[in-house]
Amino acid sequence: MVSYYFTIKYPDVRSNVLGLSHKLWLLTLHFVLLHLSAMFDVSFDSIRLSEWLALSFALCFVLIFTNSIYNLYFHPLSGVPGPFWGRMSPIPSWYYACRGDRHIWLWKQFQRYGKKIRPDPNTVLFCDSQAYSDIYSARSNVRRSRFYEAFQEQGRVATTLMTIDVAEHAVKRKRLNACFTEKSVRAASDFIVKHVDRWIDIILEENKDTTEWSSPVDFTEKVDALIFDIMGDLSFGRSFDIKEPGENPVKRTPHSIAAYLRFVYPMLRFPYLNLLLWLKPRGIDQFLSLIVPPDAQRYSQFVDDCVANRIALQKEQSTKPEAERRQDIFYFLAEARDPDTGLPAYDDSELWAESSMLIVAGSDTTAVSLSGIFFYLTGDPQRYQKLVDEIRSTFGSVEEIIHGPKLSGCTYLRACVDEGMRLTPTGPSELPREVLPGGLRVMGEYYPSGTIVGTSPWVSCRSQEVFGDAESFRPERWILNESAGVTKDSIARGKAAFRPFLSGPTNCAGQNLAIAEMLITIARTLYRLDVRRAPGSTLGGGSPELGWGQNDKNQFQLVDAYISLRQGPEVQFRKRMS
Ligand code: HEM
Repeated sequence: MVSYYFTIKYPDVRSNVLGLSHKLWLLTLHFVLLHLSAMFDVSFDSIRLSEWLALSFALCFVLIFTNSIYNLYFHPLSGVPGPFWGRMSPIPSWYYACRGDRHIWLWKQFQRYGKKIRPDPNTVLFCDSQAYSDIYSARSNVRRSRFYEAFQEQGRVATTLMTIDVAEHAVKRKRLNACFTEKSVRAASDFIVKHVDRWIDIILEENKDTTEWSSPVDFTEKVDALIFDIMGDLSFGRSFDIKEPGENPVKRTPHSIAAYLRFVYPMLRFPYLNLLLWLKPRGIDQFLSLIVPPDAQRYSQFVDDCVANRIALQKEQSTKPEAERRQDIFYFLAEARDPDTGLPAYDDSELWAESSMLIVAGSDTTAVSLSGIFFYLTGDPQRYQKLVDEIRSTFGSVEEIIHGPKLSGCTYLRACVDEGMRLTPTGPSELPREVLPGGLRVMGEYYPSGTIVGTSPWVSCRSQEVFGDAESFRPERWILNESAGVTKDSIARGKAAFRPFLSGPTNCAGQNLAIAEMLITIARTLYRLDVRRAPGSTLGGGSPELGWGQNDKNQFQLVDAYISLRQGPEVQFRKRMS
């Protein structure tokens, strides 16, 4: 009964069969079984262990069977098309989440069933721009699903990203927005420039400053090191120094976070998530902390130390004039004031939580996007050259490449960023939203409270209907050119299907910073270095062994772990030749 109780997540969705609520229905079943045992005069005391086991097995079978029949034929979402096993049970969707290719599985289902699918009994996903705004806009009657609560560490404050209550999230978000103003992005861009320059210096030093091509390197490893160092410096006031030559104890941080995401993702999509969340304060968190990969534990200790030091520094420099203080994101968090009371917006535990969350929210996402952009650029020498020409002709020296109108005015650069991000979503599966009491209309159809809804960026961004040659890397599709068929309408249609930072109240708080970071990194790198794909390398691309949807070597492949994980491309650098 306990497990049954926790599978009853959403009474409205699992509403009724023949007028009885689902709960009542199963209670009735239970009662009937008891009644039958009485009819046949079976005394429970006289049943042996093996018979108990057989009875339990039979009961489980009856429960699973009736539940499956219910999901297929009597569930309020039973009219929504989707894969047979997925409509019947949440296990297939979970299985693909464990494998890391759930986005590919979803894509396949959309090819088969059209614009909406039911990949598991309580979920409906869409591939349609109208559905997107019905679900994610400010007026949508939804909240983040409990998926986000599973991230929450016991005893820690809930961060903005993990807060599911709509009103509570709005309060937190208002405070967080104060840390991502134009002023703070400008201040952060100084840190970004410093790290990017050092990163390029190291690449040149490793290549002995020659104009020969370097040995091939995995761009993902390189760019992870850069972005984590930037985010460590911005969030905790201390660079991880991953990009620096030599060993250091936190060098494996990006791997630790990737390992942690792979470890935790199957739990976020666990079919009996409510049971898992119920168990969290009842010992499961302690148990999980024992089996968390050791790298992830070391990282957590490092974060604790950094935040403690950064809080101390913040207090120490509070008497200094503003211009002399260290103006990183942490500074803006610590200085933020509650708009209503005027008091500090965050206490120490909230500062800890928000700044650690920013590492995950800001590092992997930006690094994945850069890996994708460089994968497609190095796979297309003509477009690569067009971008290099734009950068080298716009700026007279590398020092000119800073956050500002000249950099954001590089239209081809911006188009390459957008196009690379379209083909490389930072989270390929849906960001799940739960319909609240009162229901939600999506594409004109009503969905009851408790339904999980969403759109998958991997699927929407590969829509043939919207993009035509959806799998081609063609930055030109984002630059108005009526004679080439790129109209205001076609751009608007593309933008409506491609929302890398999400839209609505839970959209990315750091998107301006992320764009600044990517533009500076790409422009400074291509100003000072030539980059090419290592001859013959296909690292990061698809291959026939990966199967349906993943066999094209020209498509950058992602592992779905909430945030995308990836490898490649394998590239070579040299000092710029022209
Ligand atoms: C290319 C880079 C990035 C992309 C594509 C991206 C995308 C996203 C997306 C899709 C979400 C919604 C997540 C969800 O609801 O599950 C999100 C949330 C968020 N992102 Fe980003 N992000 C990027 C970089 C950054 C950076 C650099 C920062 C800050 C340093 C940041 C901070 C946040 C925060 C704080 C949230 C939570 C917002 C909220 O809950 O209201 N992101 N991001």
